[in-house]
Amino acid sequence: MELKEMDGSEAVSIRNAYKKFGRHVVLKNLDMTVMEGTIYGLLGPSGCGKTTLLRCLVGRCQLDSGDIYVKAKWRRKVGFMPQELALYQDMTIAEAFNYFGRLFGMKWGEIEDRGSEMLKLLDLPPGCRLVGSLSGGQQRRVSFAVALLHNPELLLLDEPTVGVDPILASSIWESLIKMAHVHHKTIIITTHYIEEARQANTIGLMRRGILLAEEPPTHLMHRMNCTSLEQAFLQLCQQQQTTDANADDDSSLRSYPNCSERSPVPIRTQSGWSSQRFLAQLVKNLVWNLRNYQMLIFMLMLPIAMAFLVNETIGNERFHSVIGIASLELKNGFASCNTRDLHFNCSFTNRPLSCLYMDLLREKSFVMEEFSSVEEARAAATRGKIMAYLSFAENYTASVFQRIEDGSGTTEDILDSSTMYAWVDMSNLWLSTILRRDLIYSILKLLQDLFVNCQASVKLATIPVKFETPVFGKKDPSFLHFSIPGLMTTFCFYLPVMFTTGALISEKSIGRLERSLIAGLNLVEVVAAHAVIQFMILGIQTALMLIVTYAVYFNPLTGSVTLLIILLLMVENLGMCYAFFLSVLCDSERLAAFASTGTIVVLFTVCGTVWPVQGMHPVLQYFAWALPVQPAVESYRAISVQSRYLDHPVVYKGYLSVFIWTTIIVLSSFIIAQIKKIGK
Ligand SMILES: Nc1ncnc2c1ncn2[C@@H]1O[C@H](COP(=O)(O)OP(=O)(O)OP(=O)(O)O)[C@@H](O)[C@H]1O
Repeated sequence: MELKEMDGSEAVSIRNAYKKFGRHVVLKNLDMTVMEGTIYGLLGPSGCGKTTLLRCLVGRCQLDSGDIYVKAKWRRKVGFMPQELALYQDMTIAEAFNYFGRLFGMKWGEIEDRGSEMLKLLDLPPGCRLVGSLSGGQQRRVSFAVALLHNPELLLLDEPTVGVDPILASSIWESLIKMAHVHHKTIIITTHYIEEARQANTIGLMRRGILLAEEPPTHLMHRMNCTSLEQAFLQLCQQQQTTDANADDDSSLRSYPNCSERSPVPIRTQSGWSSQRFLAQLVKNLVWNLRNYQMLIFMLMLPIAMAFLVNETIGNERFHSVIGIASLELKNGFASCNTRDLHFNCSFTNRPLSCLYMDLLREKSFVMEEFSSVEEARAAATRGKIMAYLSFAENYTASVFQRIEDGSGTTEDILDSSTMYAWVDMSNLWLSTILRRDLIYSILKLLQDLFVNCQASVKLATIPVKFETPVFGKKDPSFLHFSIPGLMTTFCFYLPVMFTTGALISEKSIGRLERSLIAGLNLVEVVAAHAVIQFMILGIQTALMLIVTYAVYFNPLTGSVTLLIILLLMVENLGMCYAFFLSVLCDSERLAAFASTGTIVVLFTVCGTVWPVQGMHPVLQYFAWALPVQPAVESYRAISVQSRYLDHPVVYKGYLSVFIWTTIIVLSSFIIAQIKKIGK
């Protein structure tokens, strides 16, 4: 329905307004008229739709049907005081004035003059006081001052007197009356306290989304033959109850109009992008970070701590595991290792070979414990005292020499007595794998030493495989070298997710973002201001992690550092965009925290940090290229240890994947923000 041309003295006019949330009808065919230079008291019980109506007026919520006319067409001509405080506790009063003043488009001088006026008018403490250090009443007055700061034509106050002492409430009403009658401002004020609205020029009594009456308070009391507004309201409610006895959501929905055409937003913002608003937001974020310097220090220290911890906890293969030795050739136990009375054909040793073998194991950090029998060692292993136990036959050393001399003619008995038997606790994959590897390599080393000393070819004691210089990487790679690409990339994704989600959701959940948006800020400016600071912090975090990983711990890095830094910054940008996505999607900090933690757990599992991607389920392997972060991990590995460049498919696929995911996430965030009307 087209709204007729308004009478010149009408500041606000609403016709046939309908609004529902889900199946809950909040506004039902509501009409409302507010004359210029008057105070309009919008009264009604909690939940009747007062705030929804004000939000529709400032364009934060759109009517499903009906028309709204607001004479003050621009946001800077409208002052809005929300029900919640919606102020930054870490700002001083003067900084709050500067921030909102700049969003309203005011000049510095104007802000200073109006700010001092507000401090006097509302009897506020000096501007250097932190908002968070003020009393509840003082904070509400600061909130009121912010709404008045830019001298708006239309003032919308959502319950300004709730929780305020009667003296302050009456001084607020005095100021309002002066503003309306002397300065010709139009004021719409919502309140639960029906009697205080006697001072308004017009009152609108609202119940269940309908205006029961709209007239001057004295007229209403006279018409209803009552001495108080409270009584008049009760009578009107009773009348509504009898005519509307069966009104419930279902019946309201049946008569609900077709919502194909929505009325345009009644108030507009000055321009798409404003450097002044962007800078105001940027300075506000900077001040917040500097005031919360403990948080800043934590953000910078966390990646260093993580990098140090990773290097100190992963990859070290000196486990100091205890190995039980049941060597029957050592008649006096380990003390027999000190005897040097053996004589063989070559001069290799005059000590038992089991002793030499134990020396080699000790070099690898293993600790030997002596047992007189295999049974005794087994009992200790079962009790968890030792990780493995080895047994050597009574004639072990002689049998080994015999076996070498006899070659293919060696008897079964000699083969058995020249074999070391090992029982290993296999319940811990890494410990047991490394132990078994070291047991094998140590016996090979023992035999090779023996062959060399006996003038035989060392090749005879070598398994017939020779590993030449590695194509890429080191000859003795550690698990850490494998994990670094996955760990670095997932950290760089997670850190911005954690910090950005927390910052944005907390702004959103206590109404501060909404208040700033109503003051004219738009979502692009919010994102840009946040991104500038985040990138500064992320840049430092990345540099610190790289320094610790490669300059302090000297992990292998053969490729281009520039390519690595660009890749990590792109991943951080992806993390930040994902955080924006979560903060528009989730309404509570808890939900966002669950979602971000859940994401990182999944990414950590599938991006090849704990196990190579080649070992994933074939279906997952097939789609691995489509997973976020995973191709970036492979790209990191290819750059850092294979010295590959952007012309290699593995490298460029990583960059491409991050770019595509960033685009998808940014677009999805803006679509969800549009649907949820977050940035409007
Ligand atoms: N975004 C939303 N999504 C779903 N329901 C909503 C939303 N906003 C408001 N409502 C519902 O609309 C109804 C009216 O809410 P509104 O905040 O407008 O009431 P109110 O009259 O301002 O109440 P109060 O005086 O307690 O602030 C309530 O039932 C509320 O739960």
